[in-house]
Amino acid sequence: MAKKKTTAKKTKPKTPRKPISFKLSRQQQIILGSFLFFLGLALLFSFISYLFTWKADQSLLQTGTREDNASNWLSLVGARISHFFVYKGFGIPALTIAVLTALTGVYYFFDYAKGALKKFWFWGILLMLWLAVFLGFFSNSNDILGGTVGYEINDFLQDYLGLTGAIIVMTFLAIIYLVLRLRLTPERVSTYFKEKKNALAGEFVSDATPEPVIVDNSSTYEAQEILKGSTTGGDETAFAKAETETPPTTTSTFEQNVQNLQPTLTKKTPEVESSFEVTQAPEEEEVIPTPETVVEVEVEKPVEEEELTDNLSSKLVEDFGEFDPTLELAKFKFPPIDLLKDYTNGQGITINQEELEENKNRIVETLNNYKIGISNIKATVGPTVTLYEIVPEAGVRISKIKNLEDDIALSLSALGIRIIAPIPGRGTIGIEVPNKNPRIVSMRSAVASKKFQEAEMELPLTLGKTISNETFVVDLAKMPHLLMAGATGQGKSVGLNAILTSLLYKKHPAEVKFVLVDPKKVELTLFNKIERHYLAKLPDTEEAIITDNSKVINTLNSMCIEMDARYDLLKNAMCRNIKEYNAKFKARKLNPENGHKFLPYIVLVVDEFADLIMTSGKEVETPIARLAQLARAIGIHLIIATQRPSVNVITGIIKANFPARIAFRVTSKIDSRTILDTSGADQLIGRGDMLYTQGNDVVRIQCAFVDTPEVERIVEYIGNQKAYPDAHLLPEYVGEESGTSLDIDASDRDALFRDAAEVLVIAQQGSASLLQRKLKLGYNRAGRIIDQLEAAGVVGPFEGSKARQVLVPDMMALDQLLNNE
Ligand SMILES: Nc1ncnc2c1ncn2[C@@H]1O[C@H](COP(=O)(O)OP(=O)(O)OP(=O)(O)O)[C@@H](O)[C@H]1O
Repeated sequence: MAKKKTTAKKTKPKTPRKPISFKLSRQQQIILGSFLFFLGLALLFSFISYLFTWKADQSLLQTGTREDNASNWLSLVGARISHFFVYKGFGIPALTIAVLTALTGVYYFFDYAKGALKKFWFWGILLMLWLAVFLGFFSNSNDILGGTVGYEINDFLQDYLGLTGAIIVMTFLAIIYLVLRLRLTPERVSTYFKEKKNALAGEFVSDATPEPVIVDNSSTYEAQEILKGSTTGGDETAFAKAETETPPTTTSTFEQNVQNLQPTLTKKTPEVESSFEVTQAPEEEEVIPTPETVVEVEVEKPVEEEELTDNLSSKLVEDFGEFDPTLELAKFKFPPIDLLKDYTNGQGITINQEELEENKNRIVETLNNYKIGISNIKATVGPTVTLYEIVPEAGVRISKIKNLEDDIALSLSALGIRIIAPIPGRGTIGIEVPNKNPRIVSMRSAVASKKFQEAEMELPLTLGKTISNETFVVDLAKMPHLLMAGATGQGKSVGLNAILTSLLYKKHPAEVKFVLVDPKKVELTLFNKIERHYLAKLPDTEEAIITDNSKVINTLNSMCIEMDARYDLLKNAMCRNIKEYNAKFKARKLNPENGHKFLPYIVLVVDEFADLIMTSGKEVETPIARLAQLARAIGIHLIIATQRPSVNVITGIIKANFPARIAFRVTSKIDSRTILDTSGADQLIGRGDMLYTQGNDVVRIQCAFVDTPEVERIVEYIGNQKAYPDAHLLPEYVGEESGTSLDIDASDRDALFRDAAEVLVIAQQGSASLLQRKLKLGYNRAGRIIDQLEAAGVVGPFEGSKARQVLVPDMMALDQLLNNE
């Protein structure tokens, strides 16, 4: 036992101090809960009985003794307390206090989250005050309707504003209450009544979903009506309800019915060979994390059975809780969604029925010209392109349709037609046709989507929306590296910003760090403002964002050192990857004394990779390839963007290690093949239209658009918050060229050479660690300066473990020495 105590004592100073907390134990909560509940109940009884007995007990209030029998149900105490709260206080509305007290008791007893309770108290007290003043209209000074407080405030209002003024003020306050507390708006009231009306009118509305609707040429009018109903007209709330209740892939009863009818319809109209379905992609539900919706979650600790093991880590966790990496910036607030602009003004996709019909007819016609019969066409309208899915008649060769790509493009007189033959897993052939009026997918809608908000991923990225208008969310940690290519002006920079923004909206500064390489110097410089929050840099460098190609080599090699160091840590901790390692560290199973620390993910973003390869070639390629091969397990992920996806830039070794690729529009089929291993990227329409592959399927996505001012607002918001003292420091890397020769040229001296000489002369001690401390240098730089000082004759030669001798006795001698050089 005694031994156990000493271990605990020894370790205490090493772990962070436990913050003082007033958290009650479960037992204390139950006791407090019961106390408050019964107190509330007692108050309720005494207040209620006071309403009937106050006159009878009046005489006992001042002079009553234990012999007197008060009529209040809680006798003399009840009468006195009630007199205070009801007569002197708030009249009948004082009952609110009793109810709120009892409710607080219930919350503590069952350990419910207390967030709602605070609201109950706040609004309850306001309501009580309002009611007291309101009842003051009807009470005299000596009755208990609104109590003394209610009466006096009412009297005060009437004295200054008159009866009419007082009524106006009270009505205004009531409206504020209804709008803020009950969220009542005229629209909601009218929607409520409309809903009621519709419910009475029948069940049609609740069945209507924006799911595929088969449109037969002969029944176009009907289908249009239905489409109108599901897009623009109709009850919005009912629409949204139907949308959330019916997953987009399930077939609605309505569609089934129509499908059953299909053969009959086709037979009826012999001049039309094919039926035509239109799918309006469902608008996704948005989850906007406004401050009100952030519900405090309090998790009740499961009651653990007592264990008799002397386990230090579980004891530490018991005493201090799990390690929280975010503690240093505990008050960090994620940027609110309002910083992003909504380019669509909340509107969904609008279907242009004419355009759909026209395109469908042309496709059918063109294929008919080549004797290709179609049994069915279905259209899915996406933000920028519409996918027409064709089921060809039996016996038609797929390659035949594929070869007609140019002919169909010609007949539709549209750019960017892409034929997917066949669509994997669907048994159909897809023809993607750009919409005449493409819609911008705003980053706001992508970030606010339920899919992204609820994504349980290590590094979630929302890239945009797919053709079926679903938000596309992927985990960078699973990719594990991303290659992006696209001709100039096709949306690469916007894509990079979308990726970085996604991470800023989901990850705390303690969890992820960026290393940004931007040879163009203008694209990523915005992120300078969050240097001390999210960026990582080499020690001794001024700017975290690397714009100089020569520095890139040092940074990449430094990341390789970091990678090796992380692998060592993982090996010592016997973990296979960073996730396991961090979980172990959080559970206090790894001792920080042994060099263990919480490891943030590091995301390296390189814009204009081609430029880098051209200037530095192998020097860059080797560390990049090493990182790409090995870094996935230890949480370093690379995102590389290039304008020129030629084979000498995206070499075989790089391609092999970047299975996830994004292609914006490129100029040639060859470029498309280089990046995606298939053509298609040359057929895109630009402005964020992209293809994404993670090794197998190619998905067409409209990249979310985030403009520079939006990114500026976000970094400004983050940059204005409390930050770490410095950017995350990467290990120092010394290039091969910097050896330790003694004939160092005076012009090559370090910028801090003179300062360093002064420090050593004043201290009369030639030690590198002194320089490190005084001038805040890294070890390597301090070592280099010492070598330079030796060459200049300021300090003596290396003497093993002893500090070097300082050869200059004072500052005057130093000045003389350096000036005479
Ligand atoms: N997702 C998008 N939605 C709508 N418009 C977009 C989108 N992405 C890009 N654009 C438009 O295209 C323009 C160019 O985009 P961006 O600057 O990202 O191109 P880029 O590929 O980075 O070009 P460069 O390689 O020359 O820097 C933007 O200013 C914007 O108007």
